[in-house]
Amino acid sequence: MTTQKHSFQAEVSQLLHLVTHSLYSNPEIFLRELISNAADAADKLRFEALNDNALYEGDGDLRIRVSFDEAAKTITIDDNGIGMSEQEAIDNLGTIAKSGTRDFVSRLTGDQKADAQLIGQFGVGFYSGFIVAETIAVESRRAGMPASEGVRWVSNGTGEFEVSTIDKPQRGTRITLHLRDDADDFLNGWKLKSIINKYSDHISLPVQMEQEEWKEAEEEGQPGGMVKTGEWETVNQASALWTRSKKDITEEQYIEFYKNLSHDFEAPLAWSHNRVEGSTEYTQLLYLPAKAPFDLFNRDKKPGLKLYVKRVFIMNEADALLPSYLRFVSGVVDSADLPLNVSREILQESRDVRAIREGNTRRILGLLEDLASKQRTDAQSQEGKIDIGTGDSTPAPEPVESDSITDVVDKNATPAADAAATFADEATQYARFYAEFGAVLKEGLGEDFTNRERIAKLLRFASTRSDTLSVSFADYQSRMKESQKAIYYITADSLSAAKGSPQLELFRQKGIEVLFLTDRVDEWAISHLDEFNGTPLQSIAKGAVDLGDLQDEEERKAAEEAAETFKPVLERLKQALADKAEDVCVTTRLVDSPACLVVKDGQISNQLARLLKQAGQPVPDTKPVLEVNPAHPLVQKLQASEAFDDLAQIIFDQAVLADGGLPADPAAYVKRVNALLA
Ligand SMILES: Nc1ncnc2c1ncn2[C@@H]1O[C@H](COP(=O)(O)OP(=O)(O)OP(=O)(O)O)[C@@H](O)[C@H]1O
Repeated sequence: MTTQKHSFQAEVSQLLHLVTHSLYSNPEIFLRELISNAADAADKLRFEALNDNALYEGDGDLRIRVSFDEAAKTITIDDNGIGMSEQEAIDNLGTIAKSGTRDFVSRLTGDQKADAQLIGQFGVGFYSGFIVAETIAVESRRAGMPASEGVRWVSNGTGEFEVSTIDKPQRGTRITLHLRDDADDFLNGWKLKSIINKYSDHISLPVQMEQEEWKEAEEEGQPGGMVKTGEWETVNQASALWTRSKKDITEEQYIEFYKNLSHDFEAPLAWSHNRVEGSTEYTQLLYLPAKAPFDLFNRDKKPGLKLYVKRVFIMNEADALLPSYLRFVSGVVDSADLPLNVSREILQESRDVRAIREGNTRRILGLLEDLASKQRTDAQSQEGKIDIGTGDSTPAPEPVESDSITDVVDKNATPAADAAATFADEATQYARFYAEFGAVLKEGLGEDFTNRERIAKLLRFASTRSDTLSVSFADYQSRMKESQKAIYYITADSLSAAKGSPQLELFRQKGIEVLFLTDRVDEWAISHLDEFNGTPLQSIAKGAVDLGDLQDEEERKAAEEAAETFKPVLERLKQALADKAEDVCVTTRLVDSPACLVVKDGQISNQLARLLKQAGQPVPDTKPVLEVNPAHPLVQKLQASEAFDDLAQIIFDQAVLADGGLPADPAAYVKRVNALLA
């Protein structure tokens, strides 16, 4: 028998180091991860066997067997699923295939605590075996391959693994963990059984252990002990969790199922479990995670939805079942109508899939509305009130078509701690969700025309009234001045940049609230929303500000007069700045600053132009409008100044700086300012 040595991919070594050094806090999860892999392997076999029944090799009773050997100090997990060929074992167990995961691992800091937290975001799968094992041996044979083409893979988790060819008559994978000395306590039937019950109860496959019974000692005076009978018994419920009735499922079981599904170490924030009947029949069990995965902003990231058809696993990451802006959702959809041989291509076109996708979307939006309605607003927490919604507590619309939803359970995963803690938790759940996933949800404004209003109601912003992401459009509307005609907002790179925008001055003076849109996606997203509940949305850095009746007649007149007397200066400014500014005009929005930049209605903001430029995207070649404040001393100085042109350039460049940009020629700007200061 020849044995080949292979090195782990560098990132795997890094991950393994972390697993063996940092993941001690909850060592028993290794069993969940390995059983979950075995169940996936069974799912894959069932799927492939749909087209080739011979793959069952006469043994269609799929099961997972967990055994232990006290003398040899081993635990074995044996499945008769799809198995692995030699090359698959080398690839799957020696490298990290997903490039997103690879990037993630290469970002690990070496700080064990921080890394262990991070690692919870994607789970370590197979490698979690090394939490308890000093050596792992994997023996596998792929379904359909001859017995002589089995593979044995062995590693002690440091740098290298060995691979050899073996005879393996039985299809599937057998993983033997040679336990470290400090993991001896897992060599106990009762303990293993209770871990399986805790973590793997709902796996649709039977998980079996060898029966044990009490035997008195043969010699008198000696203690008796548990002995194995040679019979296998199923120790889990072995029925897919989502097919059970909600009343038979505990909160812990829902949470454990989620952890199995997503490999997340944290409990989900909330979930929704429904059987949908009507023209399209399916069961949906959808979870909202508590933490964003590391690759959330990768637009190619697929939602963690598994598709089953009549309980047969069909595919992971079924992206046709959810719109991209809900890609953070994970869970299971089990359809009663789709054909078993459904492919990704067919999925894109199926009417049933469209109905499921719409049903999933409605359900998630409903769940979010529910969380949002429990969210304490700033005002409420100050007043000590808790139970009022934030204006978005309109009940979720009933599902359209002839679908009726029965057996519904929507659940917020609140720890079963004391009532006060649970209550506080509920009141902050939506804020927690929004901090993690708000930026993704916003993409829905541009993607999902049908649900645009529901999504808009779920958005939260900071504003001139609140530094936290807590102001909904409805909150804003409820505080609008009587004659105010628009919802005002400003886009900026950050909260501090937004707060410092000169364009806010007039609004501050008049006590008009302005929303701060500081996510990269905001400007694009908001461009798909012209109005909210009949009130138009207006950027205060675009077009003319027309505060309508909020500006009194006198102010308007004074501005017009100032513009008139200021005309000659404006003309000179226009000339001096001809290559930089589209136009120069007298402002209606500044109070304390000399000047600011605005763009014309319909043009992209300077901030978005900068973002696009940074991303190497083409940017429309437009120039901003410079608005000047004739009441400002610096601007008044212009008229008589001998250095008119320099001063004009400085005023323009300062407006660029206040807008979050950089002067086109920073050195020239510094020179001019220094000349003035000298
Ligand atoms: N019992 C098994 N039978 C067949 N293949 C397996 C088994 N266990 C692991 N594998 C293969 O090894 C791969 C790596 O497993 P691992 O648990 O590390 O990651 P994963 O399951 O792909 O990802 P994640 O755990 O993040 O979902 C699996 O994708 C699968 O192809």
